Amino acid sequence: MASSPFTLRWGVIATGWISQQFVKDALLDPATRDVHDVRHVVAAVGSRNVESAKKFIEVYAKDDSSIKAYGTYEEVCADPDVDAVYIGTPHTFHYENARSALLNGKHVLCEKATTSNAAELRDLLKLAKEKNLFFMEALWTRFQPLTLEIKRIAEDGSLGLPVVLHADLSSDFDIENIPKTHRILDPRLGGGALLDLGPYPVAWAVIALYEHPKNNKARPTSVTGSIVKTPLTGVDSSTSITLTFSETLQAQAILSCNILVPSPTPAVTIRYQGGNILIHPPIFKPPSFTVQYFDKPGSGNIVREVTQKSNIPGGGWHYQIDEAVRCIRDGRIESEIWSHDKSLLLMDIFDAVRKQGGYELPEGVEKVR
Ligand SMILES: NC(=O)C1=CN([C@@H]2O[C@H](COP(=O)(O)OP(=O)(O)OC[C@H]3O[C@@H](n4cnc5c(N)ncnc54)[C@H](OP(=O)(O)O)[C@@H]3O)[C@@H](O)[C@H]2O)C=CC1
Ligand SMILES: O=C1OC[C@@H](O)[C@H](O)[C@H]1O
Repeated sequence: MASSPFTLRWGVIATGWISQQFVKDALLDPATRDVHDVRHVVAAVGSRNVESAKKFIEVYAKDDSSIKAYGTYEEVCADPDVDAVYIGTPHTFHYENARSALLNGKHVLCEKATTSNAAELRDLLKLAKEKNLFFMEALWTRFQPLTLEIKRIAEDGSLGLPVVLHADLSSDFDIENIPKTHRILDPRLGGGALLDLGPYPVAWAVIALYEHPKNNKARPTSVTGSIVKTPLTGVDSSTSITLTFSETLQAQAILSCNILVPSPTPAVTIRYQGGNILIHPPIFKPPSFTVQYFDKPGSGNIVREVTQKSNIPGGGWHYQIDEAVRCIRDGRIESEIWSHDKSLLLMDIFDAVRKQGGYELPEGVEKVR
């Protein structure tokens, strides 16, 4: 007889959009995705306003009376019935929320961008190691079955080595008509395209280039960035990044994100010696991808095209939640799939691009520098 699933008790910090998606997916029956070894329980929800926490439980957790509603985030972190904390606040609060969770002995799954800067993340990772606690950035795209399939094809040798990757994530946030206090516009909340949308194009560069077996996790040899700032609040409305991998691969990633217009189709193109992989938007949860094979390396003459579509239950965030729980069950402090070095690479890239683009967060926002 199969053993019973390992059950983890989550505490949820914040009741905004992404926390709602997190709870819906965490409470989805794992059997719908053929998962039988782990199970998720929501033990507590914290909001700046206890009424929001109660309403959240009513709407997203069937008003389950066993779930505690708190009017502060600190109470979630201190609750002895919570094993791990999920952080769904705006980027610039992640550091203090994650630190509070770790100091209270809780494992952490933290939304992207993990922190305001790389120094904050290094500080958190040091603390997690000292306390032997699990910490992971919620880079959900990396765990989706379609991504795993793209990675399998990209590394099976049939396309040869990667040469150039283009990736974009953009969306019209109607910035002229939303409040300047909206998290996408407010510099105190780390507003702008880079920290909100940038993690995804950079993640595709990590998946296809940084993780490529020939690259073997060599960091890019150069990172260049350029920023257009909106006069509305000074956050970046449009950003481009070039990453060069010349130590092991001879490859480049050309990445972009903006908060003005939608992404093109395909939104990721990975060009190999022997063909292309085209990934359709949105790149955080691609609905499909197409592989084009050339008759011979470098010819550009497409002789075969294969398209695969995604068909997953729920919202697709549950795959990363399952991974976090498996790691915690197995006593690991990081996931091998989206490991600490990758989150750090992202934050180092964002720091470099913000510096080159002249986008400074307001005084006091970065808690560690
Ligand atoms: N992985 C993914 O697919 C996605 C990830 N994200 C990430 O999640 C985070 C939150 O985004 P999202 O849920 O869309 O944002 P929302 O604005 O919908 O929610 C953020 C929540 O954070 C809390 N909060 C605490 N302090 C503040 C503050 N000063 N201003 C505003 N909210 C505050 C609030 O919860 P309360 O009132 O309960 O305290 C609020 O509801 C971001 O870091 C973003 O990058 C966002 C969307 C998708
Ligand atoms: O993670 C995200 O993915 C979808 C976007 O619309 C959102 O702003 C971002 O935070």
